[in-house]
Amino acid sequence: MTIRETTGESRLRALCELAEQVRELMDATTLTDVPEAELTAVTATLTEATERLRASARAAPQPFEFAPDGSLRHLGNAVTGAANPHALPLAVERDGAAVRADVRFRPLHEGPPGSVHGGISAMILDHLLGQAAAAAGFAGMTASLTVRYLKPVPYGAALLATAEHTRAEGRKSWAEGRISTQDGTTLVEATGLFITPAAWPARPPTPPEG
Ligand SMILES: CCCCCCCCCC(=O)SCCNC(=O)CCNC(=O)[C@H](O)C(C)(C)COP(=O)(O)OP(=O)(O)OC[C@H]1O[C@@H](n2cnc3c(N)ncnc32)[C@H](O)[C@@H]1OP(=O)(O)O
Repeated sequence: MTIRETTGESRLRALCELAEQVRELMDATTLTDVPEAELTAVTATLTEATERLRASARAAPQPFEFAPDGSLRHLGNAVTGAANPHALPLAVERDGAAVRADVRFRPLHEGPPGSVHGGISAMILDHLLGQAAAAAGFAGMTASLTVRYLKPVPYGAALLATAEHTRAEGRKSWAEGRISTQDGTTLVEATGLFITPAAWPARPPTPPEG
């Protein structure tokens, strides 16, 4: 039996393909060296494309939703959302209360010449630490994030980002994480405090430690 895909899923896939093309466009824009007349011509083409997309617009990006396989996804997220051109997008894998993601920054992310902007690294770590807290049952908002920049982060190289939940106290929980090279050299590390807002639904009770 063939199960037909919903129109919604098919459209979302098209939206993610558009977002990926926009990422390619951003990369190309960052690195292009074509003559001025070509820059002007491309700008005109993009202005027209932008107007076509604005012909019908939402008030906010794609929300949290359940995918057809039952998993929770947030396609509009600035770090992980495949429908958000700003996102790398990071594919976060969970292992208990730890999370990991392969990361490859692009020239687009340059801060100091030849390496990644510190705010971009902080954003990735903020998200990953938050997901580690959530994976441990303590989903919350970032209350504080302390980042230590140990070595410049290169773009273009295959890197690894990891994080784990470390402890919890009432609505507060802590996580730590790092961005490292494939051979295990830590480039940036961070610790974060995440607080579950009182208004959020109560989490299920956590088993006692020990
Ligand atoms: C499932 C998917 C997972 C996705 C992961 C996403 C990760 C990415 C996360 C983000 O980027 S979140 C966006 C950035 N963060 C924010 O916008 C947070 C803005 N701030 C707030 O919403 C509130 O200030 C916050 C929820 C953090 C705390 O508000 P509350 O009203 O709950 O705090 P309250 O005043 O009741 O204080 C509770 C406790 O936390 C402490 N606290 C509050 N804010 C703090 C702070 N900023 N730093 C340190 N401690 C803080 C406070 O002292 C107190 O400690 P005690 O219980 O020990 O007395």
